[in-house]
Amino acid sequence: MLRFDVISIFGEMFSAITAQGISAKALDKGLYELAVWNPRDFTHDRHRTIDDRPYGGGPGMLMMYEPLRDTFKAINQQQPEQPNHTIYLSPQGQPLTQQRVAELATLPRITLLCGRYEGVDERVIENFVDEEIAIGDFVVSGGELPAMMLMDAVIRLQPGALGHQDSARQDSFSDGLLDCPHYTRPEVVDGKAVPPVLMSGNHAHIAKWRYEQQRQRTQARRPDLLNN
Ligand SMILES: Nc1nonc1C(=O)N1CCN(Cc2ccccn2)CC1
Repeated sequence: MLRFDVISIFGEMFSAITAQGISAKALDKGLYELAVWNPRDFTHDRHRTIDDRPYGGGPGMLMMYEPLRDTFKAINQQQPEQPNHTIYLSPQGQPLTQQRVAELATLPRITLLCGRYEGVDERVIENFVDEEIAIGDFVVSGGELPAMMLMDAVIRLQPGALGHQDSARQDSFSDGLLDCPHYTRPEVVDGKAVPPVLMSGNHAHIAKWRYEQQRQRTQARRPDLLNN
């Protein structure tokens, strides 16, 4: 079973994936397990300090090294026989792709470091992080939502996570093309009709039309994807 260890000072946020939807059902089915670790539990001062000002000056605060080091040590004492892969979510990371998600989905264990403030002491990354990943070229308030997006994408690929219907659809994405248009009842609404081919019952024609739509959309909206 896939195990996630998450380091975050806002662990309650992760109910967003454990309480509802495919990721909640997958948890209930035992397709993955999740442990959230708060670095504040690895501090020794009265104020449970985990951040401090940056050397050299500059705005904001950084997450300090020692509470994170001690959190990693506690995590790695769990199931030491299981190889662990530690990912730091940050704008400085490699952009996440479905191909990378598929590779991550084969790992038995993933640790996710969720930064807050202006990031973490660089020595944490040097000593404990295997891979930095960005979910996009924009900045959010912390690593928790990026971590949940990565986890959701990985969980969906666990065998048994998607019903047959969805998993078939999942395959249509794995060909690296954008999705085709989709329609449902009514057949005509506000003067707009469903493309006749979809009403034809001719499955070969429908499959051909859908693939052609995927290629046209990808060419028009994301030609960069066609070079892969
Ligand atoms: N884009 C993203 N893809 O993954 N994470 C993000 C993202 O925006 N964030 C917000 C800032 N956090 C803290 C931080 C600040 C500066 C340098 C490093 N870390 C990390 C997570």
